[in-house]
Amino acid sequence: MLKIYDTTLRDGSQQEGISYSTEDKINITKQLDKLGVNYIEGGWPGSNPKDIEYFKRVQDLELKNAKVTAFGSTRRANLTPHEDKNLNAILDSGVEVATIFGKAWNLHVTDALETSLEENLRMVESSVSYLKEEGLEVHFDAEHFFDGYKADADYALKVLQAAQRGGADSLVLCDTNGGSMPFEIRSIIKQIESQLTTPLGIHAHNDSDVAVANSLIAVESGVKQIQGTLNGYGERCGNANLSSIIPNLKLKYNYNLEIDDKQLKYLTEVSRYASEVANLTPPTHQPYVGDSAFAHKGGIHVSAILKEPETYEHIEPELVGNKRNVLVSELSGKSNLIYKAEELGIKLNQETTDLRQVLEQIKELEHQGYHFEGAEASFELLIAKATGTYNKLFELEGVRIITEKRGELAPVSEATIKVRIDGQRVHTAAEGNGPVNALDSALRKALVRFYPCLKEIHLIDYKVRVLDGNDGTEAKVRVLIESGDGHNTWGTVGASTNIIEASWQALVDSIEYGVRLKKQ
Ligand SMILES: CC(=O)SCCNC(=O)CCNC(=O)[C@H](O)C(C)(C)COP(=O)(O)OP(=O)(O)OC[C@H]1O[C@@H](n2cnc3c(N)ncnc32)[C@H](O)[C@@H]1OP(=O)(O)O
Ligand SMILES: CC(=O)C(=O)O
Repeated sequence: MLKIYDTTLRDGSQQEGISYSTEDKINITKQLDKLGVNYIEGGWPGSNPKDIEYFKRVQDLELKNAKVTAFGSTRRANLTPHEDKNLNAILDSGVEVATIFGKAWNLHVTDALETSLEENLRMVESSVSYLKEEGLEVHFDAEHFFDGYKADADYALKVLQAAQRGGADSLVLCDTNGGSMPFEIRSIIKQIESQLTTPLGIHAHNDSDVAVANSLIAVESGVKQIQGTLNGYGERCGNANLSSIIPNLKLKYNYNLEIDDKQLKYLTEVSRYASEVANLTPPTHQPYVGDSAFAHKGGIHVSAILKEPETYEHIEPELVGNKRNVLVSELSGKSNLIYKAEELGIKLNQETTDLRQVLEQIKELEHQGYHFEGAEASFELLIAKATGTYNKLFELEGVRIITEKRGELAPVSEATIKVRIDGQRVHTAAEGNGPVNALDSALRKALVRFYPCLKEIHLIDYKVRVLDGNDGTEAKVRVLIESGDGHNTWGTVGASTNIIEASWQALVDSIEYGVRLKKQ
């Protein structure tokens, strides 16, 4: 049985930009336990008060699958382990499992620790045995093991043997600088494994973009514990990405993990949770768990997956809790339209709907600057128009917007609008902090009496992108609007050389879609 060791909360938090609160760490611990990893490295109690608090609070959790481990270093040179603050902080943290790292590269011993090679071996052995004597399960992270082995194989091996003599439960080979290649990992593990009796582990960093490959080849070479982080978070270029390693081990190698098929379906949710809590956008192109991992854009691909998903998907997305996504764009064929329409609950009758014409219209609109990938509501309205299920909410008679700037005061905008609804003429005006805001307010004011559900619909996001910057202020712009009603969100698009016109198109689509949704 392979053991999955997660260090998102310790090494993952060494990533630039990540700072989990204690509450975040507790919540991620629950998620990781749900996923079924074997170990959760919660932090370094000798480092900071947040981690000390975490280890206090985590004792109240009733974890079903994972053991929480506390991280730290070997004792300082020339101290006894009993005198070492860091080792005692691990004991005080109340954990049953500790992971301590020690130097396995002679350069680090002489230049970073500034001690002798012999003293480092004593530090490793005595630190491990101190924690073992206190009844802990102890994992030894051999920091820089592979670089150390390349510099002085005999010494790097002696470090592992010192940890083994101390009673370590596993010896974790670390590619700390992330510079090793898979062939080196395989070759070095093969050279050392027969000289050790303690189970081996791997802890790879991603500086050469091969941390996942290095972890897998280490498993092929016999290691039993795999360390990594959700989404590959970690110092510099990150750690080995468990969001890829776990499904690779289970689905490709068919290795025996304690994570069962049901738990594997939590992978996408747990991975995205770690991003949300870190306040980072979940990486869309991530294998297995990314939004784009099973997104199909090319018409040829969509046509084939409709017949047989295996043609363009290496696994069923549901196995890892992800889902297929079909995109509509200028690269679409009619298969994209059929799939997307069905997803939106519209059954397209190919005899009555001219799909070719809809497709050509989409391609022409994309050529003009529209972009339907992030504007599914505009796409649905387009289909509604093609299938005769579109209801126009109002006729525009005219709209005028004035923006006034006086001296150093903030500008004020005012929009007046005339529309016809059910034969009635409505004339309203509204102010806003900008022309689009004024336009939005005036249009809503005119319509809300006829469509009261508009009170619940609001703008969430408004994005403008200049499409051909070389044209300066004459450039064409694309406006993408995201709207919501508290339950659903939807995206709409407009494009024009006039930003107000582009905004108007996206606004009208947003309102028409929102009202349509409420009527369903
Ligand atoms: C490869 C890894 O990811 S290892 C983990 C790296 N993570 C972190 O460093 C995050 C947490 N770190 C911290 O909070 C702080 O660095 C602390 C509390 C651990 C230490 O802080 P300080 O005592 O102020 O020391 P500082 O960080 O400046 O230097 C590290 C010291 O640890 C020593 N050290 C480094 N590795 C080891 C080791 N394996 N065993 C013993 N001592 C070590 C260094 O030689 C240095 O000693 P010095 O102070 O005598 O020069
Ligand atoms: C221990 C650790 O985090 C490393 O060697 O990278």
